[in-house]
Amino acid sequence: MTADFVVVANRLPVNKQTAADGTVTWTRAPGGLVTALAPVFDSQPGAWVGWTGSTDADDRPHVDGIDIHAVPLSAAEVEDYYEGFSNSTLWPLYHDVLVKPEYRADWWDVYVEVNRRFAAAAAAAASPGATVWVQDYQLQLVPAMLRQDRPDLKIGFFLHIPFPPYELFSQLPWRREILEGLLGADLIGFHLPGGAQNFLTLARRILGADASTGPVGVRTDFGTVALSDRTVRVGSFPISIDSASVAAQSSTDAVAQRAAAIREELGDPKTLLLGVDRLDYTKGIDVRVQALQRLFADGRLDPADTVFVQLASPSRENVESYARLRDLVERTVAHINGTYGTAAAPPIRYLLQPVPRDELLAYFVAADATLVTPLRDGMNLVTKEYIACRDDLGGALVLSEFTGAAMELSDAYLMNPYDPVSTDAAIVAAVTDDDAERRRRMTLLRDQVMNNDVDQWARSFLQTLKS
Ligand SMILES: O=P(O)(O)OC[C@H]1O[C@H](O[C@H]2O[C@H](CO)[C@@H](O)[C@H](O)[C@H]2O)[C@H](O)[C@@H](O)[C@@H]1O
Ligand SMILES: Cc1cn([C@@H]2O[C@H](COP(=O)(O)OP(=O)(O)O)[C@@H](O)[C@H]2O)c(=O)[nH]c1=O
Repeated sequence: MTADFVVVANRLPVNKQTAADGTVTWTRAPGGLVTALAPVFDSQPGAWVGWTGSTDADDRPHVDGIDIHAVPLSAAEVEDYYEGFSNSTLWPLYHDVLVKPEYRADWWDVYVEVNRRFAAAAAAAASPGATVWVQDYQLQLVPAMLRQDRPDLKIGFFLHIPFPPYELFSQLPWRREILEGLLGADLIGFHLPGGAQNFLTLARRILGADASTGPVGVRTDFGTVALSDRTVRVGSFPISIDSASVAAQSSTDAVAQRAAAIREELGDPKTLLLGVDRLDYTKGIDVRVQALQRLFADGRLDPADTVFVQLASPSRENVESYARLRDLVERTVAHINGTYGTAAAPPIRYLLQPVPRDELLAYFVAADATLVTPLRDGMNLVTKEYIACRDDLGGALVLSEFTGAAMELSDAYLMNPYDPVSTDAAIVAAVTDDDAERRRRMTLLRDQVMNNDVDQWARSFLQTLKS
């Protein structure tokens, strides 16, 4: 069976978990890409081409309402394409070189090979004239490969992570190939105008392409790259969440009761701080725990009546830079608890496990402030989920200027994660400002999140692609 609408993403919206007794369960896949794309299928039927997250070729996951096309990956391909080129070359390069990217030709060869397999699977899943929406940095060669095979398709590409400037991107030995791969699309989308602008500059400087030079707007004023036979449009489409549904799910009695129970289990602290992230070095988990250490040390926060809960979902555990971060975070947490806690009441509670949706919403409702302190982040949907959960106008958001979300959420307590003074001041203000100020900010943040949801993101991208 083929479909008129096909999403192609590295991940399917499921994750395989095998218990010690061999029982297999499929849970929701980690990360914001799946959070954002799953609701897109509520308004239109279609197919999703992607990897199951396991190396078992026989896996056939089922998801209600979506025609799933699983792309198998061997263990060696996961190592070279996913952990290697995608997450040890592109991920650090696109996130400001926070760790040194590794450039290895053997990884690149497998990246090309796996992109070819995704392109073939997408071509097989798409009806004549279908719209195919390719997602993210793992699949940047798919648009050109797919166009070669299926020139009848409308092809869109969206990048979920930052797109770097010339000075960083040009390190990549395969920079021409990546840009040419992306230019196979009819429309290339980024979260922020800055990413779109970087792409246009790179197309001009590296490929010598005829790329527009005017400013790109949010969902408007698209840039263009004129090729010999067609024109590619380039735009900014900030992603969001299913705001109304998150708000509704978080305002049930069950969530309210669980939120109250969480506070009680934590010893009813005066201030409950929260962090929710994949355990990734881009997220600045180390930045916030080091800030708490300083604030406990200088007495600006009292460890006796403050609890910080960090929910950390394990991520890319075979990549060394992730293991190093885990080590650093765990050592710092242990040091702070050892120094400022008591046996009965450590000020930091750290969970290294994925947290189910309902439990997560209860934490958002319970928290007095959520700390979102990335060194660089494409968008950060946790931010928007926290805001959507606070229809009581309680809570406060500490937000790094280096997230995509900061562009739209300037009423948060903004901070520069590279500046300890700014970081500490934002946390202190978020917990000590009076209720009126905190409510004023939360009202403005909610206006933004409730009026700009994921449906608007998908609709604006797909309408632009079709127009
Ligand atoms: O698939 P994984 O390797 O487990 O990683 C999870 C996802 O992480 C990244 O998410 C990004 O997309 C979010 C939604 O646009 C955005 O808010 C966030 O800032 C990004 O980091 C990655 O881009 C996805 O491909 C992964 O599935
Ligand atoms: C830790 C954790 C997270 N989630 C959900 O995952 C996504 C995360 O999206 P975001 O854009 O903030 O960042 P990345 O895509 O990971 O880079 C968000 O929807 C969280 O609610 C979760 O369900 N369970 C968890 O433990």
